[in-house]
Amino acid sequence: MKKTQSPLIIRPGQIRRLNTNSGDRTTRYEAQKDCHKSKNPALRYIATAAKRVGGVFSFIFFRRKKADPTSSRDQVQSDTRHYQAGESPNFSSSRKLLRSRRASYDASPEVDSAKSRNSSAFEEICKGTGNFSSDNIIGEGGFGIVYKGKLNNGSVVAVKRAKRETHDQRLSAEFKNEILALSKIEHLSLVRFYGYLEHGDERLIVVEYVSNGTLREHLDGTLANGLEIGERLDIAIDVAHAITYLHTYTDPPIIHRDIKATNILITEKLRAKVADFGFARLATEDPGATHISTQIKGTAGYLDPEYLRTYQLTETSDVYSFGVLLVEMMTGRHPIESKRGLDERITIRWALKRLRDGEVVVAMDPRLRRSIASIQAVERVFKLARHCLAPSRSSRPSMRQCAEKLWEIRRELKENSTTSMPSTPSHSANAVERYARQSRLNVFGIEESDSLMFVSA
Ligand SMILES: Nc1ncnc2c1ncn2[C@@H]1O[C@H](COP(=O)(O)OP(=O)(O)OP(=O)(O)O)[C@@H](O)[C@H]1O
Repeated sequence: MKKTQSPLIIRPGQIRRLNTNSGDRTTRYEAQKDCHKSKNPALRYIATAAKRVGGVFSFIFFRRKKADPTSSRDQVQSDTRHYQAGESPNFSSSRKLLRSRRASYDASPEVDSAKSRNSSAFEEICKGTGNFSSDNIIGEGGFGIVYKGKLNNGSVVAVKRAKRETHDQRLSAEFKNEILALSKIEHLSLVRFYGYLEHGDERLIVVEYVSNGTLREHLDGTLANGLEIGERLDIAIDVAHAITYLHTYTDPPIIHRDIKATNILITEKLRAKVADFGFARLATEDPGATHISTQIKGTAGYLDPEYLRTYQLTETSDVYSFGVLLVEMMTGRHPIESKRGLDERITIRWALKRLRDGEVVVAMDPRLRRSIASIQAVERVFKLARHCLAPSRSSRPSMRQCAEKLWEIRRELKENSTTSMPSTPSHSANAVERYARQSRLNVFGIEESDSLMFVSA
């Protein structure tokens, strides 16, 4: 089991609310100006702020040993300090703990030094991102803009800055969900959480920076030249391990709820780290309960139809999304291809029909090299995906079983690759059709020479 660190809880000071009630540019500018102002010593800022009414300052920061951004797979021991403002409406499970720790900590002399750290952390983030300079923007999602930055200890980080319009109560709770979920995890294939800062209307999440883009970008070939089948399997294994960890080893279990290719970040070594717990929700702590009821969250194309129908969320909803992801990784297509004909629009339907008809090679990503070994691997992954996508939740495998199956497929691919002949490219669409006709009978009953082809995009 994961070893959890006890957080230190500090009651927040109340601070001046920035003039940031709207989401316009002026508001942003005010907030940025404040970055400069807060170069003042932290305590001065907090002390002034505490006298005023309005905004809430909240900061959760996980002090870790200096992280080496190049060796992100190292286990990091965390000297966790946790500063939390007010009650967290969604965190009923942690409330008792928070309250008792707060009571014993409120009057502590450590409060002053912690406040000092809070403020200097904001300053650190401002400095590390060049005051949220547009040069440091690395992406944008539903939550807001993402900046690349550097902490004082040298760690390269991604700073997610919430959009103004997301600052209503509902999204604020969602934001806190992300924090709580992130703060509980520590796994090599999960994006590491460094801290959270709430400053007036500013909400920032600081996570490990993962340098090599998203899985979707790699599948699209916008970064590098796409991924080979073995690399795709390694990535799928990493994702399966990460989700297994969330489902099995965190307490209470975490259901990710938004597994998709843009949430899989890729390292320089082409391994995966699962990101974005904005939609994550802690699973029920009641061991007797089999599901939690909740609002529908997630991304179109990846959503478990059972979850959509019943509003009941279980780990098997992640398994379903993982099935969609597997098909996406093997076909290279988006889960929904709105520009294609009706029969190809929903990628999982199209791909699983190809599987049924013995035409796996037709559904294979055109970028993938064709060989007996690779076609066999894709077929086996499709079969696993079909299992994950089973309409009945009870028929779906666990994420651990998915990981084991993928290991097996990876091992066989390696063994078969060493025994089969090298692939040669063919860009002929006729060749694909010819192959498809043959493979319809039996995809593995083909002559070795028939299997040696590429298909152009
Ligand atoms: N930890 C990170 N390291 C490097 N780049 C990141 C990191 N997190 C996010 N990004 C970049 O920022 C982009 C936006 O990320 P974000 O998580 O905000 O949204 P998303 O997952 O793409 O979309 P949505 O908000 O709809 O889920 C990502 O596509 C990625 O390019």
